Amino acid sequence: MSVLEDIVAGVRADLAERESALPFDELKKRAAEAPAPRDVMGSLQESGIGVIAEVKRKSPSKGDLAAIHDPAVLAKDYEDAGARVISVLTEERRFGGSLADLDAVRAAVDVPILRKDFIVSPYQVHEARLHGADMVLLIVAALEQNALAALLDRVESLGMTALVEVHNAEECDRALEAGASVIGINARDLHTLEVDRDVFGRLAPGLPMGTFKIAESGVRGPGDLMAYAGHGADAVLVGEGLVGTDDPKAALVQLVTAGSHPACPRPSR
Ligand SMILES: O=C(O)c1ccccc1NCC(=O)[C@H](O)[C@H](O)COP(=O)(O)O
Repeated sequence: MSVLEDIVAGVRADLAERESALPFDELKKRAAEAPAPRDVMGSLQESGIGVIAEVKRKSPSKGDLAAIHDPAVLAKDYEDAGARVISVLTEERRFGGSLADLDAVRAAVDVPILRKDFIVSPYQVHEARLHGADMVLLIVAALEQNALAALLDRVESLGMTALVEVHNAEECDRALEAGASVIGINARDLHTLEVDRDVFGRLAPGLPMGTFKIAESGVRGPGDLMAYAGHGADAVLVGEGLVGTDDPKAALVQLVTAGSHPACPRPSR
């Protein structure tokens, strides 16, 4: 079983438990009463290269990364440092996240929030909405084509923004065919878990003009952000490069400063 299959199997098992505790129809009703989603693209397109800052406790590739006792405090630091979106990992078994983290972050900040998880069911999309998410990650490698297209439609029908994640050219084609306009190119190979920052430079030029391109994984400092920007990234998503430092807020200020510096290559949309 690959790492992705293993993660998804755990996600499905946990999902079944939540579905029996709160039936889908009731979940949908509750989610429909949640405050309206925030304007993700407005926030991401403000100026320069936006930074999506991630609340990430641990990962399959690195094990424990940070003891985040209060995700609200970290999220507030991220917001104050200039994060355009805050990514909250809600997968429990391998990443140590939870929907409670999403609630805590939602209550603490005004910037849009991404639910970062392994989404395989419409249930999780409504759940994301109920817990205050404005953006939802859809990983092409984890989904059949019909499911990908249907989930993307569902995310958008709820007023949220879909971040569609790809790792290779075939997945780029599938993302576009499903109707994605915001594509995250993830430098982390889902089989080996190795990070290859050059993947972004290989895939981004093949995406149509007007696609909003997010470089995911591998940003460890301003140099990596500038390099991704040089290859056409509109924004970067950063986890370890923040939570793995002694001072995530200061590390984020450095990235935000680099992303808005006149010497930083500008998005070409
Ligand atoms: O981080 C992992 O080890 C991982 C393993 C398997 C699937 C996904 C994984 N990470 C999720 C992410 O996409 C990253 O958290 C995100 O891109 C930030 O990456 P980084 O800045 O390198 O922590």
